Amino acid sequence: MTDWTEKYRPSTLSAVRGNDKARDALAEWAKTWDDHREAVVVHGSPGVGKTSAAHALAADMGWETVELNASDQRTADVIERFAGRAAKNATLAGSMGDGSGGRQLVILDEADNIHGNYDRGGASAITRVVKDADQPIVLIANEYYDMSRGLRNACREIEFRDVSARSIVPVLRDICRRENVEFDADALDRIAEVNDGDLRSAVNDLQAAAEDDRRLTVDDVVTSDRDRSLGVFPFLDAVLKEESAEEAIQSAYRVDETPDDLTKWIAENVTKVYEGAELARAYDSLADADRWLGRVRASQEYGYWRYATDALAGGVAAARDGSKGGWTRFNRPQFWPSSDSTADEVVRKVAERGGFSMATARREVLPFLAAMTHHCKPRDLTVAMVAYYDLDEAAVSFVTGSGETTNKVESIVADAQELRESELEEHSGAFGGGRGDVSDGVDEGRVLDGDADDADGADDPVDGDGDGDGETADADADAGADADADTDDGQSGLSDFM
Ligand SMILES: Nc1ncnc2c1ncn2[C@@H]1O[C@H](COP(=O)(O)OP(=O)(O)OP(=O)(O)O)[C@@H](O)[C@H]1O
Repeated sequence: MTDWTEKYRPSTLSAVRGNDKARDALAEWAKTWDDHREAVVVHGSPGVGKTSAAHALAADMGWETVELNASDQRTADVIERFAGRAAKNATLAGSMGDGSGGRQLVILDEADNIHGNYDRGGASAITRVVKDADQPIVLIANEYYDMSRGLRNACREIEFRDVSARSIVPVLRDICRRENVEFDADALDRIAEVNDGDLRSAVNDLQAAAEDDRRLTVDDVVTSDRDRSLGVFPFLDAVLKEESAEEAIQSAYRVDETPDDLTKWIAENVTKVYEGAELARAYDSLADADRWLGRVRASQEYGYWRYATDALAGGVAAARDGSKGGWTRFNRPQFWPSSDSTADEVVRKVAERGGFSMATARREVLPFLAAMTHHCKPRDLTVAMVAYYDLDEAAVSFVTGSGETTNKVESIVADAQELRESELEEHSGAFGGGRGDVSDGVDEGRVLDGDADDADGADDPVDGDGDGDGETADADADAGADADADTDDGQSGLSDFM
């Protein structure tokens, strides 16, 4: 099944809808690039066509493109390789005389995730490279103000606004015609309204509703709408203003966020809507949710998420006096301190190794790693994780909550290093799959199975002596491995939660 958002991705700027001014500004930026040689930041909400516009622009200009995604290591060196002098020469040599001027458009996705911490030279080095680039660079960001001030100042700014329902309808109509889908005009209006602002999700909804029967009525849209996932902002409106406790719980299950993150979203925004006694009651429910989340972290019993969801959605909705109206500017909660270089480094490694986007690594993978290796327990699992992601002491401390300089953390990093070396020799992954024996029943690709035998062979500080000297006798190691294998039994894999 072809994804319609890919099939109908605009191939020329004139097909990018709903942001005419921004589109013209981008074309103007490109045409005059030789005169100003500035980079440009294109920013706006997800699904409004930023990435498509950058590629379409390159096609219109006859430029080659190179895209550096968030999971690539985007250090100053790497950017320089594509945007510096060498890049220009290489490209010129390859495409002289083709009318493109030998240009290569460098597209830096998720530019709001470049803090520069994983580059030894820091953010200023990236800013300098962007400033002095010998090739045009488009930086793409959702949150313009999450970019460093230096980087913002070094670039021209173009904002892509949410695509209005009015501009979404013609795009949907065009796709229907090309797909031979008959449609009621009301059905397209409804899809456009529901997805106001986000063209990508409108196209996805159209495909979900129309692909099978090739005749689209309002009823199809209403039905498919029921299964849709809910954005976090409509969810906040639902819980804090409109819905009953029961409805709010159902809505919570439709949001693609963990209960941890939903709790943070509500805690961040509840004071904007509630006051007085209802606010106090809402905080009681949030505290309740937090206690359940603490139990999840301590016990790794994810069934408790249900109670956390009941409290954060049902409890908070029930705390409200009547329903509320009006529009509220909700704030995004702080998930990690953005200046924390350890957090950035861990997120980058998880994204790179796991093949996730930085956002997924931060919001969805890291909380699981943290919960599953809380205070470095189970130890084997922690060693396997550290080996897999190649983490240092600071990173282990950040993920597990254990003190960075403790013997425990140091010995885990040492064991992980040994595990990596032995796995390298065997040419197999350290973190799942590398072991011949899959008797613990977890055999999926990306699993946290702990690799108990190997990890324990290095030393066996079950009692926590933590000397990490790796001198333990084999007999001990085997005994420890058996014991640990029992402890690990039934340990779920990461993929079980995603
Ligand atoms: N303005 C638009 N005009 C036409 N199609 C669009 C537009 N915006 C989005 N689309 C459709 O949505 C898809 C995704 O758009 P795109 O990836 O360019 O969005 P984006 O703003 O870069 O999102 P993100 O920030 O999530 O990367 C496109 O392939 C296209 O099918």
